[in-house]
Amino acid sequence: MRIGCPKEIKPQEFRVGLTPHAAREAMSRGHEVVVEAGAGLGAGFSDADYVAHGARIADTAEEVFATADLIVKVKEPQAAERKRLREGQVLFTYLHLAPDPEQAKDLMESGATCVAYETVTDARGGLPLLAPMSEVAGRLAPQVGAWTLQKANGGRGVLLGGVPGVRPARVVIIGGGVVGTAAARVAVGMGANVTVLDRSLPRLSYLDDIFMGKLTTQFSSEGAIAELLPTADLVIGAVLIPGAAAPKLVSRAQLGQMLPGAALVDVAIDQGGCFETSRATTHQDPIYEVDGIMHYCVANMPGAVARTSTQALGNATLPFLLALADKGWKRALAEDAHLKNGLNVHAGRIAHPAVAEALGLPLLQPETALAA
Ligand SMILES: NC(=O)C1=CN([C@@H]2O[C@H](COP(=O)(O)OP(=O)(O)OC[C@H]3O[C@@H](n4cnc5c(N)ncnc54)[C@H](O)[C@@H]3O)[C@@H](O)[C@H]2O)C=CC1
Ligand SMILES: CC(=O)C(=O)O
Ligand SMILES: [Mg+2]
Repeated sequence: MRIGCPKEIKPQEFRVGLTPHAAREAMSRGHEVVVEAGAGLGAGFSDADYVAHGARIADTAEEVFATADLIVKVKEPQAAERKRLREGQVLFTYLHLAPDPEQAKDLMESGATCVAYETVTDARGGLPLLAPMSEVAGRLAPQVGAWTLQKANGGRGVLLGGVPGVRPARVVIIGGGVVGTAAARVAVGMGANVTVLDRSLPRLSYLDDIFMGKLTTQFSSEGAIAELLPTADLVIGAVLIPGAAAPKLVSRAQLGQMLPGAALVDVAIDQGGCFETSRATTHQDPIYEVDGIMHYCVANMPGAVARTSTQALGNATLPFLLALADKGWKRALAEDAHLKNGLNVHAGRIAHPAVAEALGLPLLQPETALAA
């Protein structure tokens, strides 16, 4: 099979879908790999690195899309990329379709088979292809939150860890999954006063165990959030209902009850965001203010640390990529129910229940797609 890896074109996205080592593994199993010129540069991989491991370099994205059977990427395809997809082609990347009807329409029209990283599951109920980037985004969240809180950036001029004699900042993390846990680890490490909210009691129990009194856990409810907001310096949104649009947990009216210059970091923005006033921003222009509250809503946070993120993502995607290439998408999905959960679009229809529900579109049962 021919695997194609184009250069990412989302603004300030420096990750790449395939490392030279991953390309080599695919080639050693008899596959051909075509990488767009310069695709790995932002992550520190030169064209020569890919060539040294046996890959072919294509001058343009057109060539990669036109010749590959399987396209491997990082971010959801942008409008120009969507036009290049075609029937019979397999796309393997993040899609985040629930809040993005326009992308969903284009992918359906393309006729391509689209497998989304973020809905592939594992035997422990986790999301193995989202987890590595959630680890990164979670660790970044207190860091960007601390930056947003600086006075020159519009924040309230509070240092997360405080200093002797001055209390630390209060950080509220809504969602204690992979992002929330990683964010808690860094926020606690920076010396902040941290509260994590979740609706899963086992998750709260786990957090309580591993942090051994260094943070407070609280069951997530409208009332709990309303009580915490007026004293929070930094609120990190880290909830997820897999495949679905994020629930809105802080309304615009509630911003008025917050401390002026407090910061909201909405990591869940790629699923539409969990604050009513969130709108996706970019690394070029990451923050904005609404009613005196600073918002940071970058939808591809891991792109900021492209090398770490590319390696972490590549480690997780490789076995699934090899299965898709070795077996073809139908057999790979038929033999792995967890990879089958990644199927989002096939033959012009949405093939994931939560995505179909979020978009109000009819569902193509994945089993039907595989049987055809
Ligand atoms: N902006 C970015 O660059 C990135 C964004 N993300 C996003 O971050 C979000 C979180 O991802 P993960 O931590 O991996 O998911 P996860 O599934 O590990 O954790 C989500 C947690 O949210 C909890 N939850 C659900 N509803 C809740 C509610 N109403 N209140 C409190 N908690 C609630 C769940 O019980 C779960 O523990 C996702 O939307 C993901 O796509 C992930 C990586 C990068
Ligand atoms: C998870 C995701 O959307 C990202 O890493 O950009
Ligand atoms: Mg994202």
